[in-house]
Amino acid sequence: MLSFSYREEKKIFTDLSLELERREFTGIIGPNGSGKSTLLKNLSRLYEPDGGSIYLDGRSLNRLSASQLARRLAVVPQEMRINFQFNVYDLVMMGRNPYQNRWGSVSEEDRDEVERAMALTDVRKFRDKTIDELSGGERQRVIIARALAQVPEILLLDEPASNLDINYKSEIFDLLAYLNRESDLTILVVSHDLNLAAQYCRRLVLLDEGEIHSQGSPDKVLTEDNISSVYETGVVVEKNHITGRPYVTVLPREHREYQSLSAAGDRVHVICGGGNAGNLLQRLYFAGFQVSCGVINQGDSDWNTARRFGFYTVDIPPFAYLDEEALEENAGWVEKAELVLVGDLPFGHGNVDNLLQLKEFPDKDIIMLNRRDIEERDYTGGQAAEIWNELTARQNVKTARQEEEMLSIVGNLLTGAPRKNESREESG
Ligand SMILES: Nc1ncnc2c1ncn2[C@@H]1O[C@H](COP(=O)(O)OP(=O)(O)OP(=O)(O)O)[C@@H](O)[C@H]1O
Repeated sequence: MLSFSYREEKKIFTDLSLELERREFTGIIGPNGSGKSTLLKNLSRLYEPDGGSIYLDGRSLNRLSASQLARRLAVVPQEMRINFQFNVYDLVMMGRNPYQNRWGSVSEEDRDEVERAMALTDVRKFRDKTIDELSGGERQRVIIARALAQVPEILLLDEPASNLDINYKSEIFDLLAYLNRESDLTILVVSHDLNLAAQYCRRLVLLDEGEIHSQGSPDKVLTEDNISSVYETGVVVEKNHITGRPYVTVLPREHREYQSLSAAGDRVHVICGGGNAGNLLQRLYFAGFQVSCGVINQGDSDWNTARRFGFYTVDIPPFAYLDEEALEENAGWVEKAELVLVGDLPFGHGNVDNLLQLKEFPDKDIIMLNRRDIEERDYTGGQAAEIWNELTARQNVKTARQEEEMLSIVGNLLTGAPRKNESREESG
């Protein structure tokens, strides 16, 4: 049960308890100021806890000498003060201090381990350069090399990839995964990059204001509820199709500007499918519209997005063709909506009736997205294009080349001229 506070200030942790298994690859995540670095500094004995103890293989950390600890545990800190006169080789060699006698005589083994650490982190080409001649990312790799030269059992890293470009980011994490697997290195890494952590760590610990909010496999920890409540922002979590791990997308706040369009929660019906409408649905969600979607196949990615936002979907089984029952239900939603938005989805014989049905609503305002011309996405042998062109010839049907334009037309229609219902009420 670890407790820690900075001087007289409020406690950062109170009774925090964390157990790490040997050979685990654990990520510590959490918002700024949640205590990730402070925890790492306690674990590496840089700071003394106010209460509680840290044990390594059942032995209190305090009972190890500095060099005993350094042979077992190495740290890659977030920021490091480095004497800029040292060259890369000398700096990595410092990782061998715990193995050297007080005169610092260098053994064959020291040299081998330094070469190995430099090779693993791809810094051999900088060996004679001084550290101030390197970029931030190159310097970071040298610091990791120094930690590896310690040949530790446990490696603690605080944001090791923050300065690295995407290539070296994944290379460093690949290296950590390799060392974890092949050299039985136990790894604890603080990361702000939730997706990187999800991809590489087998276990995550989510900190919130100095407490463990949740811990376990990335699937268990990276849920929309957990992240939204701790980071106080809207996110969508999907499965990364390549890695099978959770993938977090932060929903941009800028979309909330559309809230002004629709204070009353106007009803909008969206004809979509095929995965092109995700961004549009998200924007409508943030704008506060009451959205229905149809007719759409279950399992379609637009269907998934719509359901995630809690929109009503008129749906049919995967790959099924539209049927009378679904069309009838859809007609009810079109009827109720102030506006119908048609995405730029491909039309085939299975879904063209969505378009055909709109002809039954000559008074309905419709906005049709046309990023790709209808002819390019008409798989009905011309029927869809014919209906599309018939619809767009109507005065109350507008087309938009981009979603921005579509939303601006929505704004004009809903906030501009008096609504049909209102004028009807006035005239009645
Ligand atoms: N040296 C210090 N003296 C006093 N308070 C500190 C010190 N270092 C950190 N704190 C405070 O302790 C809390 C936890 O900080 P810590 O750096 O551990 O958070 P973190 O989760 O690593 O944050 P970040 O994601 O921003 O790196 C914060 O409120 C911070 O302001």
